[in-house]
Amino acid sequence: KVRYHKWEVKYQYKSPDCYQKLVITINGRSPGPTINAQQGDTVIVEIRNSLLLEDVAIHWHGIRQHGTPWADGTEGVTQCPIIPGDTFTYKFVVDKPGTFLYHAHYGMQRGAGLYGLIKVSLPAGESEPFSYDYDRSIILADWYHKSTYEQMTGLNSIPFVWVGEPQSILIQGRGKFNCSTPGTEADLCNATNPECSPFSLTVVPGKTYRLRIGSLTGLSALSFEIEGHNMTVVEADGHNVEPFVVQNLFIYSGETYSVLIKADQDPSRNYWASAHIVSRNSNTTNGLGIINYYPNHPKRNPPTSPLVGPRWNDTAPRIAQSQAIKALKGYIHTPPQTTDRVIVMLNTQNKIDDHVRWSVNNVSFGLPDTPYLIALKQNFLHAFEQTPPPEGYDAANYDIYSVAKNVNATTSNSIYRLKFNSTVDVILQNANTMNVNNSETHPWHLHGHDFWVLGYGIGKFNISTDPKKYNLVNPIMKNTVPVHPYGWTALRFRADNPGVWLFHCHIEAHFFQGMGVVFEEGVEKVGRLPTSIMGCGETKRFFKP
Ligand SMILES: O=C1O[C@H]([C@@H](O)CO)C(O)=C1O
Repeated sequence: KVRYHKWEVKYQYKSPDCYQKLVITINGRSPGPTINAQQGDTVIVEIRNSLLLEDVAIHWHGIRQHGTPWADGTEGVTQCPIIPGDTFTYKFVVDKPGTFLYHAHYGMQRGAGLYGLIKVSLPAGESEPFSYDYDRSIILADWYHKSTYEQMTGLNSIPFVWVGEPQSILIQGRGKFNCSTPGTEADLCNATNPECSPFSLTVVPGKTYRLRIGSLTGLSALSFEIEGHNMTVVEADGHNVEPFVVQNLFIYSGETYSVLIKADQDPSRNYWASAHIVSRNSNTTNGLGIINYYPNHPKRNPPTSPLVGPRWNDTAPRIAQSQAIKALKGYIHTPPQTTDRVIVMLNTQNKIDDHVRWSVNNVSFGLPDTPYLIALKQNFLHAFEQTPPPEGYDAANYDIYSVAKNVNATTSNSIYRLKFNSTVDVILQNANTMNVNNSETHPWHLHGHDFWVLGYGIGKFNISTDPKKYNLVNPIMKNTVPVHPYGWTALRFRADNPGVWLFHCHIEAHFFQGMGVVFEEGVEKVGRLPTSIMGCGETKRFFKP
């Protein structure tokens, strides 16, 4: 079946957290419409850019784009951006059931509210390996009052202006900023605006709900919980999980989970749902929603005080949850037992000419003017640097627990070229930032593939002993994975999808500051590129009369 959508993307005044700001909407909404499809369907989305002055591109997060690498929606990698007034059509097949996302992939535009969810169901007659009565979904996000343009300008300035902690956490596009915060224009902040009344999920007592949860925060790692209810984790990034029960779910930007919740508590009242920032010392108030037990009023506040959430700097339970996520028996994709190539990626915060940047192996990434996919297919080899990026760092002489002796890095737009169909391991190695005693959490997202998560560890990865501890039996496959503070995360994937694929930190500011790499594989197998992706960089001249 073909699922056709026609979207208009534009700025509108909205008050997602009671404070009026410009929000990028799709057909008037943020989050945008959910794409509902069945495995094997073709999704067609015709997008009109009505942003007046800004380009746009939309990435289909978790969709592998087999055979359609030009539809990945990554500006600078797989396409030229869609300019104001233009219409662009994405067409791709959803080949896997599960919960996926879509969002802007141009500058830091995602943070302006341009995102939504993709729900892919099983073919008719097939059923999930878990049961539930109703299927619901929410997107978690953080929200800033500074425009993405101001944020990007600050990050690019000398002295550096950090984006800071968000003003609110949004549950399904709704948050609550305290309008009496000093400096708040009273006429722009209205605590009773219906746009910022909390998200309410109505449940029928006794029924079981599959709640699909996606995070598209710009910065924050979150702990999500529902007062008085356990959650059974059954899906992660479109893969069935060996079920495990949590009281609070840690979720990083770019991840999706399905949890089962049974409405088995006292039905005479409502309950809080809460999203709390972890991993950063933030004083942003928790995002709050209401679990409404029918037939209570959906907006009636629970009689209890909202949940506080876990301590922000307690990493042990977060690592424990990461390690608990295993593929469900009967749904295990056994990984290749050996690898052809290991790339170690040291994650550091650096300085380049007094700009604060993030890098991999001391190389900070920048996008070229001509998207790689086009440059490679047209043989514009001067369009980006040809010296390959480093395969690792000088581990023997690098102390990951201290600020680097030399914080300077270089910048490059060169890419990793992978042998088609080879097996590639990536070791994400975390380290200290430029601040003493500080290491952050980075959620890494790979386009075009799911990878096996082979293991997590604390400290410096040991190439001779740690691989012996890999889970090669039932590792989960994911498209986004955290690397914890001072820790490492080991991934394996097959370079079997012809195209050019971004792999990057899903924190908006960090990717903007260079925290990413690009992989190419089998680009010679990619068919004729649609001319609609062209028009920028070297391809401008194609369109000259
Ligand atoms: O890139 C970043 O900069 C700040 C801080 O390190 C400097 O103010 C921060 O927390 C980041 O993640």
